[in-house]
Order: sequence, then C-alpha cells, then structure tokens
Amino acid sequence: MEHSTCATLSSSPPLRIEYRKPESVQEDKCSNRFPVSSVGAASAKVAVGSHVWVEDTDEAWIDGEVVESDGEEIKVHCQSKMVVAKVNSVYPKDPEFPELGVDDMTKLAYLHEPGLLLNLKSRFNANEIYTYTGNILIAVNPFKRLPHLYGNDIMEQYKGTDFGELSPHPFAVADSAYRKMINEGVSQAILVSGESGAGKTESTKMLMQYLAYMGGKAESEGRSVEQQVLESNPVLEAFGNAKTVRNNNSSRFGKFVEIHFNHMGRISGAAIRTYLLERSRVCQVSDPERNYHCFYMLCAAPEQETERYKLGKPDTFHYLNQSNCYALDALDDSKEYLATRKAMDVVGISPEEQDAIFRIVAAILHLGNIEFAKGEESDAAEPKDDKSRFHLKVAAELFMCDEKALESSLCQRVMVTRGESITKPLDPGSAALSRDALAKIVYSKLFDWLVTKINNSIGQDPSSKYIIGVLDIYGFESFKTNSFEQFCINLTNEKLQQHFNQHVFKMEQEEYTKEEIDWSYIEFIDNQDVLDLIEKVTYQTELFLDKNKDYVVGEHQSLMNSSDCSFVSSLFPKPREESSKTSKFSSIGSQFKQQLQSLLETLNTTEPHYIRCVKPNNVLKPEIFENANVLHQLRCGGVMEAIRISCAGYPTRKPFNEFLTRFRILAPEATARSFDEVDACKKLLAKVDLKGFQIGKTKVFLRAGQMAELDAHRAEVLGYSARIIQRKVRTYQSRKKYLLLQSASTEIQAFCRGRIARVQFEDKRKEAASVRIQKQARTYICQTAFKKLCVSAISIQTGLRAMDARVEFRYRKKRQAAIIIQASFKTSC
Ligand SMILES: Nc1ncnc2c1ncn2[C@@H]1O[C@H](COP(=O)(O)OP(=O)(O)OP(=O)(O)O)[C@@H](O)[C@H]1O
Repeated sequence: MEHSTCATLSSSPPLRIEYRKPESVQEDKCSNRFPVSSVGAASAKVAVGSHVWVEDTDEAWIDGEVVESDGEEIKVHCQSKMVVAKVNSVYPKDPEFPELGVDDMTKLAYLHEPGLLLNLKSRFNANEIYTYTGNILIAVNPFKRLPHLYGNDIMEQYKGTDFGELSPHPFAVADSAYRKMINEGVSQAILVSGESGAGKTESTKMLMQYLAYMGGKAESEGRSVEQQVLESNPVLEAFGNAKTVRNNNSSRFGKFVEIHFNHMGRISGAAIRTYLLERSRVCQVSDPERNYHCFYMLCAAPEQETERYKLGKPDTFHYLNQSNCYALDALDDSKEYLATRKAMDVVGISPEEQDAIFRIVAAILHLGNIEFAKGEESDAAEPKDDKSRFHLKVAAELFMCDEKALESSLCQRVMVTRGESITKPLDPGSAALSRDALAKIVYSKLFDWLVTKINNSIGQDPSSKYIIGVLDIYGFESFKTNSFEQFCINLTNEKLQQHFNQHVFKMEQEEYTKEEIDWSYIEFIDNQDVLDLIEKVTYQTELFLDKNKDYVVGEHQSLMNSSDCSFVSSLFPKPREESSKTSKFSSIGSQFKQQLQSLLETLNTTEPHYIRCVKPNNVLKPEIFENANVLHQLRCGGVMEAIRISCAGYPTRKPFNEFLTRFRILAPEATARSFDEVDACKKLLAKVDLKGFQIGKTKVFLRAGQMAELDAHRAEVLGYSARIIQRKVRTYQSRKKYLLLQSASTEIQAFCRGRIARVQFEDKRKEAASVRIQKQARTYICQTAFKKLCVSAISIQTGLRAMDARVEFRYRKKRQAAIIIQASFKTSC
C-alpha cells in the first residue's frame, strides 16, 4: 500500500557509506583489543597483575590475571586453568565493571565482545532481559513469564518518557517510535529480528500492545483495528506456525504489520504483509518437528467434523507421520481447534468459508496418502492400491472436483508444442512429486487467502498520514543442509543487515553532529558483509531450481479452477492470456526479490528502530545462558557490526563529569583549579598527551583503545599512589607499633621494678613479722611452759605436801600404834 510520505522520502538519495578504518584501529576489527601499535603502551596494559579476557573453546571468553609476560605472549591465571595467549589476542577487563552490568552497552568502558557478553549475562541473571546498544534494544528470551515487566501500569510509566530514562524495554522502543511519528511527522518501522525461538513474536505482540494503548480507540468505540490485528494472530499462527527443533511455536513466514495512523495519532487501519511461507513443510517434516498446527488441530476436532472430513489420528497420514512428534506439551490441539474457529469468527471469516478452509486442509492430508505404482502403460503411474484410491476419492470430494480429473492431473502432463497438445504419462516418482506440488500450492494459496481476508476485515486507511511498521522476520539460518529457503532468508537478512548498518552509521553520525564533533574523516570501506555471505553458509544447490519454480502446473490450475466449490476455484482464478505467459516463467526467487525490494522501499521511507532478540540456550529452558551461543547470535544479528561501525569512529564516550571522576587522578593539579568541566577535560587529556579524541558538547569521545590506554595510565598512577600510601601506612604502623612497644616495655619495667621492691618490702615485713611471731611464740611458749611448770610445781608441791601429810599421818599413826604397842607391852610386861 502506498502512503503519501513514501514519494517524498524515497526520492531522497540513499546514504552512501564509505568508511575508512581510523588509524588507531588499523589492525583491530572491533574495539579495544590490544596492542594497537598507534595507541602504544601495550605492554603497560598487559602488565603482570592486570586482568584480561582470553578466548576459550567452551565458554567463548574467560577472564584471569596476567602472571607472566614477555611482551608478545602472556600467561594468564584463570579460575580453572592457566592459559598462554598472544598479547594481541586478549582484551582488557574493566576493573570497574558493575556487578549488575549497565543498561546500555555504550556505557561500557571497554566495548568489546567479552564485555558485551558479560554485561548481557550479568543482567540476564538478575532477570533484566532487556539491554540497549545505543538505540538498539537487545532482548534475551527468559523462557519464563516475567509479569512484573508488562501490564498497563508499566505502559503508563513508559508513556512519554524519554528514551533511555527508564529501563530498556520494547515499550520504550514503541513509545519512541510513536512520539517521533507524532512530533516529527515521519513514519516509523520497528525491525524485530533474531533466530527461531529468540522471542520475536512475543516482542512484536508487546509492541502492538503498546501502540494499541497509545493510539487505540476507547473501548466504547467498538472493535478496534489494533484489537483485530491482535486477534488475527491465532489464525495466522494456526496456519503459519509449526513446532521446530528450535521453537514449539515457530512462525514459518516473515511478517510486516503496518499500523496506519491519522493526523490525530489515532490508529485508522492496518495491513499485514507476509513473506516466504515455508511451503516444503506441507509435505516434508523431519523428526522431531511437526507440520503446520492446523493439520493436528483438525485431526483433534469434534467427532462429527472429523467424520465429515474422513479423518483419523495424525499418524495415519503420510504428511504427518514422517516425524514421530504429534502432540505438544502444554498444547491441546482440540482446544486450539475451537480457539482458531473462534478467532476466525472474530476476524470475519464466515462459517461457509471456515468449512471450505478446513475441507482443503483435510483434502491435503488425503492427497498425501495417495501412493503411486507403475500403471499398465510403460512409465505410467496409477494409484497404488485400494487405500490410495480411497484417499484419491476423498480428496476429490473435499476439493469438490472430479476424481478422474484429479488422478489425471497427478499422473499426466500435457505438453503443448507448435499448437499441438501431447499428453505424457508420469512415472510413479514424478506423480508423487506432482501430488506434493499440488499440496504445496493449494496450502500456500490458502495461506495467502487468509492474509488477504484478515487485511480486508481489518481495513486499511489509504489516506493515513503515517505508519508504524513492525517487522517480525526470521534471522540468519545455517543448518547442516541449507537449501533455497535458507538462501532466501539469508539474502533477506543480508539486505536488512545492510539497511541496519546504514542506519547505525547514520545514528553514529547524528550523535557526532548533535555533539558538534568533527567526524568528516571517518571513512571505512566495508566489505565484511560480502565476506560473511561467502564464508558463512554452504548451500545445497541440488533442489534450488525446482524449489525456485513457482508456476502452478497447468493441470492443477485447471483442476482447481473447475472445482464446484467457489472458495476452491477462487484460489485458482483463470490467468489472463498475457499474464499466463509471463507468470509461467516467474520464479519464487524473483517474486521474493520484488517483495524484498518493496519492503526495503517501505523501510527506507521510515525511521527504523531495532530489536535484536537473543535465544540464551537451545534447550528452551530458563536460567541457562550459553556464552558461545549468545555470542554467535550477537555476531549474526549485527550487534557486533553495530559496534564495529561504532569502533570506526569514537566507540567510547563519557559525559564530562563521569570522565573527570574516573580520570581526575591523572592531572589533579590541572583540574583542581578548573571549575569548567570542558576545560578540565581538555587539560587532563593534554597532560596525558592523548591524540585523536574529540570533545563534544556533553561528552568526551574516545577512539578505540584510548579508554584502555587511559586506564593503563590510571592504573600506573593508582599503583604509584598506592605504593606511596602503602609506604606511609607502613611507616605509620611501624612507628605506632614501636611507640607502643616502647611504652609497653617501660611500663613493664616499671611494673617489674615496683613489684620487686614490693616483694622485698613484703619479705622484710614478713621477716619482721616472723621474728615478732617467733618472739611472741617463744614468749607464749615460755609463758605456757612456765604456767604449766607452775601448775606442775604447785601440783607437785601439793602432792608432796599431801604425801608429807600422809607420811606424817602414817608416822603418827605408827607412833601411836607403837605407843599403844609399847603401852600395851609395858602393860603386858
Ligand atoms: N519476553 C518473554 N517472556 C517470556 N517468555 C518468552 C518471551 N519471549 C519469548 N518467550 C518464550 O519463547 C518462546 C518462543 O518465542 P517466539 O515464538 O516469540 O520466538 P520467535 O523468535 O518468534 O520464533 P520463530 O522465529 O520460530 O517464530 C515463546 O513461546 C515463549 O515461551
């Protein structure tokens, strides 16, 4: 669809990119890899003790400390091993890398692969799945729901907020596109790319949700355009999505959704353009993938419908049973069937049309079950057996065409030479190919019909003032075997990559212009794309010619056109005389080239915004971040290219205040007296004798490698300062210790002396006391002994006296007795 803005904008001359590698990055493809001879001081940067990134076969990049260096080779002590690497193959590690990374890669001090990777990984681990690289949004698929990131309240926050003010988000990209459209009156495009399963469709839905929020109708105004666009998703997904090894719900077509806006910025129409549906999947499925969802849904439909279409289980159909995968976890095909029917109602597909659509889907399944064997005529084919005849009959019934005519269209070719028609029978192999060709063309016409129907139902606004287009397109594909489809997909990506590079370079220029720096001499003749195209992918060209043919076989065309079903015949209208001649020789390649050309023309009339989706792992699980895998996608997705372009100019830029905070130490005396940030930055850079940088209006712009060079200076100054500080601290500590020891020893001495004196005093006191005690004891003993002696003496005396008295008594008694005796004697005598 044409827009009023197209003519004016597309007439402007295309941007000519001519880059010349700047001198400072002559030997360096991307950023601060050292040594860069002109940057110098390489040895200082890889000094022993510094931290660097070295390449690793498993982890892509690992970091470690340099433990030995001979100027050319270094030994790096990494966490798990010791690695020897060439000096010019390593990258410096940012000593001040924040733990949770930075929300914009351009804020990284060192803009190189390992730095990028570490930043994405750190953020991913903290559930920060979005990161900017300038204006490009990188979205890493979390493979888990993060509801706190979405919702109306979040959309409200992003509404009208400057880009970069809030955390990176698809809403911010959509908001920026919407506001640019309104403020600058220029159509916008948001290009969402990434490999299968990276999250393109999810991101696209979020963008649509935000645009609907900003420019949609009030609920009271009935079903809105944006609602219809969102509601058409289940229909397109049922017929255009399939399970692949990379994604259970992989879109097998490219999609460009144009949202039309009126002069008030309200959505006034929309159009969906699709690109390159993968037709071959209809009749060829590899294990463990599936065919398009609609086939399995129909097999799981309510019984009366499967009976009507004579369907059975999916494993009874050749087009489905080439793979062993029939059901999907967390997906109920019978429910999906009903949901698809409902979505078809919503987008205005009538019940009759729905019936015809599913009849065709069923007919394709039956068509696939027709096998061929050699017929009676030599080299002729015919249905192999009764089973094949049954499926032929049912397919004809469902297509509402003549059974015999269907058989002939599969088993014969009519060749017209010099006005004569010759009917040529086909051999069984060719008949099977003819059957597959019919299945593919019918399915692809059906898909185109659905897209047209949805577009008619949504309605376009031919008088729309601007558009915002959202492109959800498959990224580069490189499989074991790459065929025509991969060639077309990769060609698209090369074209989009070129568009992207031009834009990124333009954005760089805009930033330089905005900052009023001189960038006129940045030139760079870039043939990397061509090299990549040749080196990346190897194509299997065997089926290129066949796959490139797009004409409808005449027999198929007339068969389908003669169908009694108006829906079927309308898919194959009679070609006009003159167009039939040209279309016979048209190829998918040339049609695709035209589509691509028209897409790029549309994109050239718009201001592009980019979302690069990244799949963190191939097992489709949360919390797993595979370095090598992510790096590969960053390289393919042009993120490294954007950085390469950026490196051709001034990849590192720092606002004046941040620059001064980080590097003031290099010239403290020069900056101390300057209150003007620009002046201070200039003095500082002059002091370190750095050449080739630029001073912008708000930032310092550095060439590739210069940040590392400044950091090396800074590390040197810091190291020198650290040594002085260490020396002072050691002196201080030693002196303090000495003084402490000294006072302690004095104290100890004094203490000891005091103690001795006290001990001596105590001794003397004790001696005196003991003498006194002895004396007292002696006195006491003497007294006691004396007392005892006295008592003894008294008792002896008493005893003696008593004894004497007794003796006396006895003497007297004896004298008395003697007297008596004498008296008696005398008497007797
Ligand atoms: N932001 C997200 N939050 C949560 N899950 C997500 C997000 N983005 C993607 N996913 C998950 O990853 C799956 C694949 O995403 P999606 O279908 O968008 O990939 P795609 O890039 O469109 O793939 P294809 O090219 O094969 O169609 C989704 O079904 C969803 O489960």
